[in-house]
Amino acid sequence: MNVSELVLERSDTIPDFPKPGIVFRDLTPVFADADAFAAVIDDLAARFSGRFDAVAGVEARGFLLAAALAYAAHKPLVAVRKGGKLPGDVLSEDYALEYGSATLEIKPGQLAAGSRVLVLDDVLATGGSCSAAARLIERAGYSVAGMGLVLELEGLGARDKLAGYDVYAIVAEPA
Ligand SMILES: O=P(O)(O)OC[C@H]1O[C@H](OP(=O)(O)OP(=O)(O)O)[C@H](O)[C@@H]1O
Ligand SMILES: Nc1ncnc2[nH]cnc12
Repeated sequence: MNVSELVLERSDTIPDFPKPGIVFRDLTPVFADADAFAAVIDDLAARFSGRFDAVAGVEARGFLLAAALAYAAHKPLVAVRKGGKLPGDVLSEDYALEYGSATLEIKPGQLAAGSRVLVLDDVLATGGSCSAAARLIERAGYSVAGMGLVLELEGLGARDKLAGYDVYAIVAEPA
């Protein structure tokens, strides 16, 4: 099986989670399969090879991808955390997602100015999380090298919100 087939084969679909009307795509079984997880990390690393100086993981599921890819590529890792979790000076961005709203935060000054940062997350839905992460990276004085996702839910407006960025999803399917 290729990486897209592995993702489709292993992922789960849960209707009405976390709220009625939301069809939740659960990728934790992909992470729980060593071959599928390795294929995902290798695919993202190859797609963006030579184009990034650091990776940023979006809390919480993006952390899993970012940590593995940072290690594999031997690049620094920046945590894009949910609001209120980071101590000291932080940059903060509010955003909306498919089932609510939230805040993401980043600690500035952790990377060299102008670093090319690859944003990683598991699912792209409305694009609110990736767009807020990109705003934080740019406000911190870095550039966005691209955005790497495992699964894109099409038709929720993410591509419009992220116009101008190099957005790559291993699998895309209708929301
Ligand atoms: O494109 P969007 O509409 O922003 O949706 C995608 C985001 O939603 C999910 O995270 P969630 O905020 O549910 O947090 P979690 O990873 O902590 O469960 C997912 O992991 C992405 O981060
Ligand atoms: N439908 C969905 N499934 C999984 N993660 C999501 N994040 C936002 N919408 C989602």
